[in-house]
Amino acid sequence: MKELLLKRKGRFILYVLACFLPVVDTLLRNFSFALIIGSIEKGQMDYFVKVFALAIFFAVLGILLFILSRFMRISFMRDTILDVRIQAFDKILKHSYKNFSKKSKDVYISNLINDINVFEQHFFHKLLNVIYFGGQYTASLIILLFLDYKFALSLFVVSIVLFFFSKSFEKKTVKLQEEVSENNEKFTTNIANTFNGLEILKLNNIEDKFLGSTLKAVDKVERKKLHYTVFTEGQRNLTNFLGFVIFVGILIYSISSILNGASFAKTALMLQLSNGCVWPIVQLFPFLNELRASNTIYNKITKNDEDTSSSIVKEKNFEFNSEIRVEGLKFNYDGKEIFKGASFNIEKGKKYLLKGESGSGKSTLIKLLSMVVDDYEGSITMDGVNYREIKEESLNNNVSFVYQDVFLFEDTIANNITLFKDIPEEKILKAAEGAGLIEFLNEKKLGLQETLMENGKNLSGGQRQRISIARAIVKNASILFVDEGTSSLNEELGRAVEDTILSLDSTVIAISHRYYKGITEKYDYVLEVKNGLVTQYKSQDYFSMEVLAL
Ligand SMILES: Nc1ncnc2c1ncn2[C@@H]1O[C@H](COP(=O)(O)OP(=O)(O)OP(=O)(O)O)[C@@H](O)[C@H]1O
Repeated sequence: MKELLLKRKGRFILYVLACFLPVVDTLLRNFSFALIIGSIEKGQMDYFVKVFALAIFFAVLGILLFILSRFMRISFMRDTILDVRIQAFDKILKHSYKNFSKKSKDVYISNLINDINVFEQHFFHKLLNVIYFGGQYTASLIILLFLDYKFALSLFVVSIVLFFFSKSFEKKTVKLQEEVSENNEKFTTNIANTFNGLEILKLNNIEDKFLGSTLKAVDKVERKKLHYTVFTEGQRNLTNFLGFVIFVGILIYSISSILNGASFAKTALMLQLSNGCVWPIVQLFPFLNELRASNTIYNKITKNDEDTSSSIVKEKNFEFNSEIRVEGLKFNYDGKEIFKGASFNIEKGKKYLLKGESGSGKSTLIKLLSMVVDDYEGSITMDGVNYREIKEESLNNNVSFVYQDVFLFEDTIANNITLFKDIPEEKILKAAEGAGLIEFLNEKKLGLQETLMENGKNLSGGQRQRISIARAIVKNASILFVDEGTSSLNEELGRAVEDTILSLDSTVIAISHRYYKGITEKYDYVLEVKNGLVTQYKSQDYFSMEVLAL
């Protein structure tokens, strides 16, 4: 938080000064009041008129100071909030894919929308109040020190007691604010799930069931917000009550001072200044707790929380000229064993088909080989280099993926193939040709420059898959991972796409439940995943075995 505020040091100082201007206004009003009481005590009309004129001047000055304060604060607040938005967005984009995929994307959306809005609405309001009340307290206490130092010191001691009293609420305030944030995340995920599955909900007439669970999530968020508000307001009311008790004490002290001969004007000024000490300090502490809660939210949405505890430094570049060797691979999801010592090799340029029952670990194996998960035991080496030492960015530059669901951008076909990289049109066309997209492009008036609709709504399943294959070709991907790349296509399209994949120079590691006679046999090897182990077969052997088994 400090770095954020001090990023624009000069403007932050200006902001703090701006928060002090209302303190000057309050002090001027205190003096006006004391002077008016003094003039009444004096009983001279001339003096009273002068004092009254001065009080009006101070009142007008106060309004001007308020307007000036607002102008001085506004641009700093706007730019700082913008920084928070950029930092929060940047944090998400900088996540490695592995860490990004640990949470639902809706949680990130909630952080970007709900948490930033909460921060935006609360942070500067609290900061302004903390500076204003802190300033008023300090200024009043210093003046009181000159007027009656014993009295000022006693007030100081009382404020320290109040500080520790208020501090006891800090943890709970921070925790409640975190709970509001967590429930906002759950609510956003719930809403997103409902919308994602709206088609199926409607077709099966089960919207009401989901409406019920959404309403429950809304109820929970609202309850948490209420809990937070009741707690912070309760805290404020309790400290206000203590403030009232202290003020009664001050009032008794003031009356006894007047009875002992102190002037009305001085007593009025001291009373006003004590007021300026007690009430601000009473207000300040709850605000301070809420400011800390805002700080926690700021850290949550902007600070990098990736686990960097691994002692292995990733400094090697991806270089794949010969083979990937997997030895004694063990992996589990929260104790559920998926691999228990699998060993096999992947040769450069060969095509591998992963086979195995549903849930046997085929997709997990692709995740391990593409570094999406790396908390495995055993060893994976690429041309002798430990996989864990290879920079993720370097690997990502050399591999490509074809999934059942292809994400397409609302942009030109060219940008969807190059993924926004600067690649000559000639090369893009060659990739499109390799992926069997030429016929599709010829139908488009603008060819490669034709814009796709949101997530390629205007494309068929086969066309979408071909675009993802064109991505792999244009990237010159050394390894192509395919997870059910043809399962959503009809037989004819599936055959064509599979054939295209198998004709690439890349090493292919694919999962497919489909068997295309005359095409599937083109895989060099089958890796069968069974009982936590991987067995490698030459594809002809594997398929002849399957035929025999039938
Ligand atoms: N992120 C995860 N957290 C916990 N368990 C998981 C996770 N991903 C997969 N699993 C479990 O690990 C096992 C292997 O899953 P995986 O997706 O690798 O299987 P698969 O062979 O690809 O299955 P299918 O052919 O049905 O797609 C399954 O039992 C699955 O439930």
